[in-house]
Amino acid sequence: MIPGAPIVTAAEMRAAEQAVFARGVSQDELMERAGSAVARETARFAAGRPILILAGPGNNGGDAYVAARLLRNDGHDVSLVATGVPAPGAAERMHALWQGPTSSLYAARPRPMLVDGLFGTGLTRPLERGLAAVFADLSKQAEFTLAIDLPSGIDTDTGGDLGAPGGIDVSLALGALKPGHLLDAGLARCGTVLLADLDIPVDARWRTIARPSIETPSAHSHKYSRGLVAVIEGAMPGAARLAARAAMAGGAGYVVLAGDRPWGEGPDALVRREVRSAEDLAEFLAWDRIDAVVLGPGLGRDRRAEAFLSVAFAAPCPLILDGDALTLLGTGAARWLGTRDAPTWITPHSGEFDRMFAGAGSKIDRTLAAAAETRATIVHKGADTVIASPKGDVRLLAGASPWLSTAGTGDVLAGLLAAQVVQGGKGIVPAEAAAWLHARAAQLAGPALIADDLIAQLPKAISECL
Ligand SMILES: NC(=O)C1=CN([C@@H]2O[C@H](COP(=O)(O)OP(=O)(O)OC[C@H]3O[C@@H](n4cnc5c(N)ncnc54)[C@H](OP(=O)(O)O)[C@@H]3O)[C@@H](O)[C@H]2O)[C@@H](O)CC1
Ligand SMILES: [K+]
Repeated sequence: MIPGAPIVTAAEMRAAEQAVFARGVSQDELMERAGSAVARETARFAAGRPILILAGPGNNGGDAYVAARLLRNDGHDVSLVATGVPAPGAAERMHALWQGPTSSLYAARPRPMLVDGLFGTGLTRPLERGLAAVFADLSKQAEFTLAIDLPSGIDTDTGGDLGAPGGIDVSLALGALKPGHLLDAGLARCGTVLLADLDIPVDARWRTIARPSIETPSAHSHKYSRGLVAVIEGAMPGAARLAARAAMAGGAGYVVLAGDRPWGEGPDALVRREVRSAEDLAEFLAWDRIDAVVLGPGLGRDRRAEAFLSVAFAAPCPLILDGDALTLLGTGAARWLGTRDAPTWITPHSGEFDRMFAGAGSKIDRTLAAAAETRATIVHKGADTVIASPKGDVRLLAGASPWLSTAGTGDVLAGLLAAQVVQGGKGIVPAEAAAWLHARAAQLAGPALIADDLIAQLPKAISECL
């Protein structure tokens, strides 16, 4: 995934394009830029093999005509399939400049290199069935498929499946990434996403996550200045211990595990505090040294868990809620969370999120709406992790290790997030840092990882951010 890259919707991309036109750049000039980028990447991947280019009726097709012309002028063996009547304007003019062999879709013969310029950000509905079948067949028979901007049949704004085939090797995002490159079906269908810089300024509050910058403790730092995390234990103490150990390895100065479970093996640096009841918890959380509380990993869903949740809610310090705490909140999440004065982060996976929030639209839209409603920063986990703040900022993490789909990795994320929060992070910043470190630790741990392995890799991941 390209780090820190802007992500814009189809409408935002069109607006950015209009702003470039207003500065005096012609539509043809912009299309030449796009087509040149496509030609360059196609030549690189074709490596001398014959090329088949599919050109649709809109500007995605316009880019395809430009690329076809440039590649042919450079001596490549190019044939082109034209579908639909080119739209008036640049697409029509680029179509007129194409002098090479052209066939209809249904007469097209497969070639080793396929370029998909059927539809891009202007796709408004599912691909017609016959077209989808031919496209899928040509792609299957090609040795390499490159999609211009997005694969035809991926919804630009949601990543939804509108009939795109599998097996696309590379998508060349034009000007900026779109949500469709990272979300839902788009995540799997786009292949490797490359970004072509077309010199179109975009003002994006949505970005892919980037490596955080972490400060080395100063000579004057001490355990309290580096932040105290309290992790509350519940019915499954292993989960809270994972969160606590992740908070320690994530850089918190002092971590307390509060609960009443028998103490297992170390680590000895983890401080225990006996908390048997909600009253005990209230007394403990009144300690003004506490900089953040983690509640939810392995909490359970019984009366005691509910009482603990109420107490933690009333605590005046930052709160990180995960797992069972989110299930307990359920549809009351917005009502409850909105009443807290101190900052809150919640880290639901999609099952937990769906139990808490209704709403329509893309995963980004839904997460943003939930963040606004709850006034909490939300890390909506999954193969496509969407982080959204109540202020409207979004960070996206796609393509993290699939080996993360194992018990306990979410508990590690919650503890790691708490460690970033107590080191002074606000809003989306600690969430982005935690998500990056978590994904990087998974990469370092390699295949068949277990949650404990992530913790072991955190110091190494952190060392890359200093
Ligand atoms: N923005 C930028 O900065 C730049 C953008 N550039 C390029 O422009 C692309 C966007 O171009 P675009 O807006 O013309 O839309 P595009 O994707 O070609 O499709 C629209 C056409 O398809 C049609 N249509 C839609 N769905 C359909 C369906 N299911 N089945 C059949 N038809 C369907 C629709 O017709 P209608 O909906 O009216 O029937 C219309 O005719 C963008 O992805 C990038 O490649 C670069 O050139 C320069 C920089
Ligand atoms: K395309």
